[in-house]
Amino acid sequence: MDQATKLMEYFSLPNLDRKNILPIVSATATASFLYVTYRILKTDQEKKQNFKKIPVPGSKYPYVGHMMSLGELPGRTIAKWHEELGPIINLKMGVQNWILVDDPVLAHKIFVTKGIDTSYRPHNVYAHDHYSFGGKGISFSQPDGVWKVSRAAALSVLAPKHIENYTPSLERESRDLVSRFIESTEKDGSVNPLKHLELFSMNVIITAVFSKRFDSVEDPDFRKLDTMVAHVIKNCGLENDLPNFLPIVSIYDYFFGGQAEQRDFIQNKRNPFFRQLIRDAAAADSPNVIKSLVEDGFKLTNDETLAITADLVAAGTDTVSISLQWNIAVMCRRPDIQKKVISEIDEFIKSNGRLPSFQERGHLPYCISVIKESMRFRSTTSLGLAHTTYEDLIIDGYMIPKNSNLISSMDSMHMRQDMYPNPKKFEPERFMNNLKTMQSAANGKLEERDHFNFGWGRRICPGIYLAETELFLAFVQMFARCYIEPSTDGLPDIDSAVNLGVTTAPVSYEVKFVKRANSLI
Ligand code: HEM
Repeated sequence: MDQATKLMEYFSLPNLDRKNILPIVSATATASFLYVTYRILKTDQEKKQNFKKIPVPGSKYPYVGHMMSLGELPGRTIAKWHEELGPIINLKMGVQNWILVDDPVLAHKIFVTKGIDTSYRPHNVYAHDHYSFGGKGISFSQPDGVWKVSRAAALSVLAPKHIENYTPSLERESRDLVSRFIESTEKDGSVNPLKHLELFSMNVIITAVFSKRFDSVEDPDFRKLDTMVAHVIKNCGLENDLPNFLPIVSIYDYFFGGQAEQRDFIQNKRNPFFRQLIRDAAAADSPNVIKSLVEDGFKLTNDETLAITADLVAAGTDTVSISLQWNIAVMCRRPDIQKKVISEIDEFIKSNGRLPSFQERGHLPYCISVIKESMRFRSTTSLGLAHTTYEDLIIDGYMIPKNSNLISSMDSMHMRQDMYPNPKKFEPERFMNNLKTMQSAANGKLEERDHFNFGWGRRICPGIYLAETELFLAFVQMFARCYIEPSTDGLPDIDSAVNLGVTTAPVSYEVKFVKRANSLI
């Protein structure tokens, strides 16, 4: 949604006489104006020193800065600004200062080399005040004691040895996903993969976390949880945090606007639902994260446990399903690539009489390259998750002021000609020399990174191994059993996109999953 429209939504005060609020608003506006003026003067002083200038794109307005210039797809607008202005740019978002980087070498220096100083999360009103009980859990806590324990807990339960316990469930979910695709195509002529993919990735994560799964996209509890995930993804989107950009918004927003709705949603819908899931999981017979947390000796309060599990569900559902949505859309347009993928999968089945496990992925280099290329070609998140720093930093001759939001411009980074020759072409072959798991590439040397979708440094995604196992198993299952063909509406549109907040999805589309007559399984 356009920033101007969002702003107007925040300003709607249905039951309040606007005359009463005017003096408060005016006082806040004056204070905010003085604060912004102070920030501008301070930045000017900094410029006088001999640091390299960080370019500021031209299209900014008083007080709101670039907020109105980001457009529907901020990642793409920012990519254009990088093209014009270089690898590092500076945006003013109301009172916030954003530093965006699209050069992996510079990003590595900021997020990894200076990781101790740059692993903080900027304050997001929804994420901090409502969603995470004031900064508990993993994704939005600060890198102190709480985060260390929560992250250690997540790394422990998402470690390969734990994920391998969930392999039967992962295989079952992939099989079910493709069966639903085929059945829906046979019944209705074509299918929109979106909800089926969300059910797939949600079932994987909630089986692991709570020993629970949903049978169908019609299940009311699936719909509830799906809405909860969409709520987080939307409200944690960087550019949706209006009260933090414009302090003027926050006063009455707290009582009447977006925050009142957010608080109510978290307290009265999300929390009771998750508390019940946690109670059921503790009593379940099968292994799950809730039980592992206790068995592995993590001493967490109820709120901490809830915050961690909410993070795992939110971070692990939409990201995986959107990566697969892009993958399917692209593959539908490339029957030539489908043929090569199918031939590689069939070769494996002929020799082994079954589909490969994730551990046997080395036998399918082309499939791995297609999955990686799909994530490069269309980034799952356009701007990752922002970091911040509490210190002024000098990196590569640039002076990065403290409290800036530090953001890696994923869309732009993945389209760099110097890293990915012919970046606008979908060319899986570019990854044939880098078949490492995404997890080891992401955690290894900069030169060996394949793509940057999982973020950086101490905050790098702890779910990479699970994510790539899911992507691999769903991918081989699809092409072992189907061809993907366009629906009567034509080919999926892969040039447009929809900004969902944190993630960027393709525009809704339908395709056909046509059962392969010569399938070997
Ligand atoms: C294709 C799938 C996925 C993508 C593209 C993705 C991407 C990301 C990104 C960009 C970050 C922020 C990193 C940073 O701050 O630099 C992140 C953090 C995180 N991810 Fe993932 N993720 C995926 C799947 C998963 C899965 C399956 C899980 C677990 C179930 C997960 C759990 C988390 C958590 C808990 C964090 C917060 C880490 C922290 O703040 O310390 N993610 N992810």
